Amino acid sequence: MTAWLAIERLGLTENSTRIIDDVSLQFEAQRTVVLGPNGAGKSTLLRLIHGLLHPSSGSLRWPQPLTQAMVFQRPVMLRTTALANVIYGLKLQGHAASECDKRARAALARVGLAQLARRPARLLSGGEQQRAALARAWALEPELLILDEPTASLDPASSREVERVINDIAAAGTRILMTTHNLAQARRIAEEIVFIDRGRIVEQTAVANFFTQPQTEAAQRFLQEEIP
Ligand SMILES: Nc1ncnc2c1ncn2[C@@H]1O[C@H](COP(=O)(O)OP(=O)(O)OP(=O)(O)O)[C@@H](O)[C@H]1O
Repeated sequence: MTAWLAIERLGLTENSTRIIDDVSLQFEAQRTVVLGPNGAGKSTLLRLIHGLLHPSSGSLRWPQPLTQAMVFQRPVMLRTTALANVIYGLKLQGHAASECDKRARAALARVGLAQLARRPARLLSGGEQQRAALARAWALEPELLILDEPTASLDPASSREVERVINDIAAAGTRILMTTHNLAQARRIAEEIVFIDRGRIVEQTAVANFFTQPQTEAAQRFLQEEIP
């Protein structure tokens, strides 16, 4: 497999704190989940990859530039309908109005929100808003979807619905890079786990091996603490 992203000696320092510390990584898997304790630097790493933050040192090398979308823990919905929220992103991409409408409706249908397309987005439940955010991202047909704790504020049933949508997006061919504190979810979604602690990459392992035979003491400790 060839890497779709190679990170070399990436660093980010803010107020003289080293948040990302000399990170080198090759991303080859289609579905990667970044795990690690609170404050490890997971969100920061994802933001650097998405280009929302600029590194203090090191580089990100994309052998082929990939179109990307990012979904956050709490979606920011515009004060309009769910449909108009999805159309907005498509319009920015320069599609004709009729094409925007068609693609937005199809995306909402794929996440199970066809019936709620005309509902003001901010009146949707948390789980529905997150699915609307996924529809908004999916409609753009990104080659890489980055998700930062997409189910952290949701109840178990809504979490599973969002997870189903993430799996559908992956099955349609989009690369997935996400963080979660839900280890069962990480196990269901990931092909590969990147384990990060204090801004450093500790382990990058195929999912089955990570949960059964973590290579490092830090990962073993993390799993012991997180799994009841
Ligand atoms: N702009 C900033 N200035 C200073 N420190 C920051 C800044 N942004 C993040 N940090 C710190 O960097 C560390 C990593 O933060 P980050 O949000 O990436 O961690 P995380 O692994 O996503 O954590 P969590 O699981 O709690 O969401 C934290 O200690 C955070 O307080």
